[in-house]
Amino acid sequence: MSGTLVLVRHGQSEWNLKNLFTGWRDPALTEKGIAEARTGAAALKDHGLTFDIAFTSVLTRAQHTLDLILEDIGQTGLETIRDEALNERDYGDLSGLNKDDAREKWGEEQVHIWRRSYDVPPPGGESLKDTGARVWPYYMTEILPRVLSGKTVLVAAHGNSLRALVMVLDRMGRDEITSLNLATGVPMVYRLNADSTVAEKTVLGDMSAAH
Ligand SMILES: O=C(O)[C@@H](CO)OP(=O)(O)O
Repeated sequence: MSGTLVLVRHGQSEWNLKNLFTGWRDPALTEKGIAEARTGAAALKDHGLTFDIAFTSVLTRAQHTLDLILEDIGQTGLETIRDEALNERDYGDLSGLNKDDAREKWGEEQVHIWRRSYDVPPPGGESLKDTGARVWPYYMTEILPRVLSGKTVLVAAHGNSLRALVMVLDRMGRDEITSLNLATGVPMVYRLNADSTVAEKTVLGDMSAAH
């Protein structure tokens, strides 16, 4: 057995609440989002998890989620690496548009394809595959080596940058990944084998409410 990797999606943001495509835009967490981060922290505490290093994106909602978690588990000041490789997928021209307005304009199916397909990018933005093209190398070079050295590593990031990682860790195919939605503030704990495969996955909360 090797180390432990914990992935957590940021809590609800102002734009999640307003139902807007967000991508690389930088809204703050809502009160609910703050509460979700704290619930995630409590679950980590219950499981006795403490961390050696944390990673997050350059976006406020993920950094704030990480700060809240570290505060609640008593690890404020933990070494943290911020990198835009972990940012949300770039939603391109859809950024800032209302998701229901987009469904009315382009149809339910097209919007679902842009949001959840593997390789169809939204206009001017990144597909999940494009997002993976920056997340996977970053994981391989910066995150995985630390886990394999026996460390416990926390990653606070975004719905789609984490879907790209979960796709690889859970060995999901391009069809399966279209139905994967990650809930906000719910930690996923991966214990990795020395060969980097997953020995055990535990979800600390309810993923079923995710959409
Ligand atoms: O708007 C976004 O950036 C993301 C995450 O909130 O939305 P979606 O669920 O459509 O991938």
